[in-house]
Amino acid sequence: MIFVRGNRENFDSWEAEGNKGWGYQDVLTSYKRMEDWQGPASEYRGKGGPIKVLENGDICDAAKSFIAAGADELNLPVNPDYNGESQDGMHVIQENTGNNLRYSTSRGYLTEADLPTLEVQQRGTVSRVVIENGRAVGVEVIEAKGERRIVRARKEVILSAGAFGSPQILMLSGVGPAGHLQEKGIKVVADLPVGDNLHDHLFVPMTYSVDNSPHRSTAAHFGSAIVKDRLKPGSTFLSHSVFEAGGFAHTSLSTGVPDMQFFAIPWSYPPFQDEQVRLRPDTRPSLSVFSTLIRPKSRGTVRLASADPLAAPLIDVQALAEPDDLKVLVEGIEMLRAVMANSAIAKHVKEEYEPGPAFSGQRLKDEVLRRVTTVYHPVGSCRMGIDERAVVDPELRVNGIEGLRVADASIMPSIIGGNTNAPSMMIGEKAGTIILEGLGA
Ligand SMILES: Cc1cc2nc3c(=O)[nH]c(=O)nc-3n(C[C@H](O)[C@H](O)[C@H](O)COP(=O)(O)OP(=O)(O)OC[C@H]3O[C@@H](n4cnc5c(N)ncnc54)[C@H](O)[C@@H]3O)c2cc1C
Repeated sequence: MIFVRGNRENFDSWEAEGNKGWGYQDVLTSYKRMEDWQGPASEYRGKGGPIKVLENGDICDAAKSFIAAGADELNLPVNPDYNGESQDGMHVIQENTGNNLRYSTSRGYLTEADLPTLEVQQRGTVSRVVIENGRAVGVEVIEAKGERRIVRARKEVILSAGAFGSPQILMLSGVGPAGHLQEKGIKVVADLPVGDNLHDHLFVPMTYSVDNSPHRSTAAHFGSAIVKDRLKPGSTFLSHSVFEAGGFAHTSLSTGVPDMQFFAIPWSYPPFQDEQVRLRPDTRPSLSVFSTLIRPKSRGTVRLASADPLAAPLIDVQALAEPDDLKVLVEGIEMLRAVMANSAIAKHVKEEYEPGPAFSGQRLKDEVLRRVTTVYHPVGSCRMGIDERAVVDPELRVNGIEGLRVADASIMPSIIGGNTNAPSMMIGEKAGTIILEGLGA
């Protein structure tokens, strides 16, 4: 997976809103503790932590020429470590990978850790938090065959069900917007803005036919890579993220920190991936590049469809509701077109085939509305803070309920500029510190 910590300003703005302990210098401690950085030593990077992180050392020529063209065309530095001192510039992707394996939290913190007192129970669905006299005392679990049971907590309950799951469980437990809960027939335990402030990154894929990408989306290409990787593990693209290069840049709407993230993959990306009908993979050697909105202004909601815990929640991110969000994405596309016309890459480019040069001006804006898609980075639906918009306080405790915390992407007051997996891991790492300090451990 792509490993991005976020811009230092993101965390300083969280702290400025009253979230003491979440400024850049504070979260840097957690980031350093959680990683085992395989690159050159730096005061910004950690060594010996559970999550191995490296720069992809095997990127193809198309990705290299994209980096060179972006730097030249947009007057950006080539940044050797966007998770270090500064985020700005073009770069090779870093990923949480090591020993040819993805270092998920499951691998780093569980499989490879010695945790004799931990018991992981799988396949159940948490239907609610059991709250007695204003205190969380456990959770109700629905087992795979439908039977319900209560798991009781000795000290506290910590929800980490993500930006959709955590607000859903809280609302099913009577913790949420009072009017909405009453509408669904749920007794209100605490009237909180649970499910508000949902937001996500959005991007628009653009695909170019190029002559310096080694890949073809064919069964033969994947098949031979699988065989080669079996014979010599780690020797093919299968050991890395499909994203090879990227950049952090500023559109004319930026307020001092990058508001535009670029990605590049040496494959043809499906242009309408949210459609029910799957397109056939394009087998031309391609480079797909992405204009990505990383500081969206639009805010949506997570709400319950019903009081049935097995029913999916209603998710509405209000994508592009704020007009500036569309402007940023369109400007990003125009920047990428200029990059792909730069002499560092132009000689390799045959044509822009998605969305295609016919889309410009108003036609491009209309087309972006059809093509824009999630980056799968939902956050913010159990907002951390100290005002009436907050669901949890800066120690991640749910307001008004004893013994209950949330620790996942849902607590972000505002989304960080960059992919959200590393920040979500950091939130878990930091939650551990906060809880242990509270126990005097
Ligand atoms: C396809 C895809 C690709 C991505 N690629 C990247 C990437 O390359 N880099 C990056 O930085 N980020 C990436 N992300 C985003 C990243 O995965 C998320 O930001 C991160 O996982 C959020 O962590 P979380 O702990 O908040 O939630 P999650 O990782 O979603 O964890 C929540 C867990 O809770 C479980 N759960 C929910 N409800 C219940 C319930 N009622 N009972 C029991 N369990 C429940 C869920 O099954 C899930 O296992 C990607 C996301 C997707 C979907």
